[in-house]
Amino acid sequence: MRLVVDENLPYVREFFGRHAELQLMPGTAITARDLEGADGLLVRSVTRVDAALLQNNTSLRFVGTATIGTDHVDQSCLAERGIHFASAPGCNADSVVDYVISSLLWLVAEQGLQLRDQCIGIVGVGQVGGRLARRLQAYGCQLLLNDPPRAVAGDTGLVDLDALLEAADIICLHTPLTRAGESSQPTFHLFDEGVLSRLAGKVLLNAGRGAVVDQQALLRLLQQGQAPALLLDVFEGEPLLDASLIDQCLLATPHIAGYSLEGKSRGTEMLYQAWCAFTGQTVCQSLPQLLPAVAIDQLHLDVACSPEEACRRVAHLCYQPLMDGWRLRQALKHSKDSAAVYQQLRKDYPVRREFASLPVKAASEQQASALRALGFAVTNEW
Ligand SMILES: NC(=O)c1ccc[n+]([C@@H]2O[C@H](COP(=O)([O-])OP(=O)(O)OC[C@H]3O[C@@H](n4cnc5c(N)ncnc54)[C@H](O)[C@@H]3O)[C@@H](O)[C@H]2O)c1
Ligand SMILES: O=C(O)[C@H](O)[C@H](O)COP(=O)(O)O
Repeated sequence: MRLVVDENLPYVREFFGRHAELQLMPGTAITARDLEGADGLLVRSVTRVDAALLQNNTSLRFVGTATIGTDHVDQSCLAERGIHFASAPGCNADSVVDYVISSLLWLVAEQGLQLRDQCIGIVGVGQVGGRLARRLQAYGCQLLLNDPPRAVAGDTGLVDLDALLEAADIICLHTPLTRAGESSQPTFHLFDEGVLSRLAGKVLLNAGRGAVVDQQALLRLLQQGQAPALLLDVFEGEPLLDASLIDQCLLATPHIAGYSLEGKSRGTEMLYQAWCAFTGQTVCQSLPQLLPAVAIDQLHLDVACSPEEACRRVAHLCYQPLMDGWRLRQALKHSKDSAAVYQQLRKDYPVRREFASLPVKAASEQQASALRALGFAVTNEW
């Protein structure tokens, strides 16, 4: 059996090597020709899987994407051709939540505020938004949650978008990208000029998909000084980036919120499990056997800092999003080819581990409970 695989899937040889012949290549370079005679295709979000890619292919039986988002895959086209499809729901959700918490702890400290005192609106309360809500709620933040599809399905504790926009200090976007015809609540340009113009003085963080925000409208509002403060991990039109937008963000990163080692590797593992189930093979590899030990064995905190200070220090030791923002700005200063910059930074992304991988010993019960709430592996007995 032959699988065509995006080379940016960690541990793909370890998982699939003994089950199939692998043809590794850059995800952006995969063509219909490469798929001739292949049994399976494993991609990330940068490969558009549609009628043009599948053309007259008669050999493909399985397509998998090692990502949460599936907007790059034409699933009805796969279904029409009887090709099995698998994605990796939730694989990097904790990585995105770590990214959001680390970014917000930085932001509020810059503003002389406390995260605990903020009212945070979460739009899209699925794997990412739901886990973010659980951590922030345990930490003590006031939350407003918006998710119309879940409201229709009977979930409680949700508010409408108007109420959220009105009251939240910080708005975090975690919806999929859907268009009219695909969903009764499409998210394409959900944050259009009308919505964005209500956000002046607030903070907007988008770690969902770029086109949920109307980027041209956002640029117009920035010009008028009427835009929210921006923390953006995703952009409309990726891989192309608008350097002027990036310059005006408090934090801009090249779609790496989900790029923890655990998050990316879980995506490969989930596809491996789906492939084994599809082909009737036995699962004989698992991620804990492959992941390296964390570089820090145990972190001991000093007694003399507040719970929020402790959380900020530990979060930024584990992962500092400002470094990703700095790398993007530096690279764009030296190159006009924003797509190449975007692709290179993501390809060479440094190893980053999730909060939960870091054992921390707190100096007080208050520190311990704050750290635990935000997702760290606290080793104290309290
Ligand atoms: N930046 C990154 O690195 C990164 C990483 C992972 C996922 N993502 C993106 O984040 C999205 C969400 O991930 P997830 O794992 O939480 O997905 P999910 O499917 O578990 O949850 C998405 C939630 O959004 C809700 N939703 C749909 N339409 C909505 C609307 N119009 N308004 C409000 N809510 C709406 C859904 O009902 C669902 O509860 C993914 O689809 C992906 O595009 C980005
Ligand atoms: O949807 C996802 O899982 C994320 O957006 C993921 O991090 C995208 O990474 P990519 O496939 O673009 O490497």
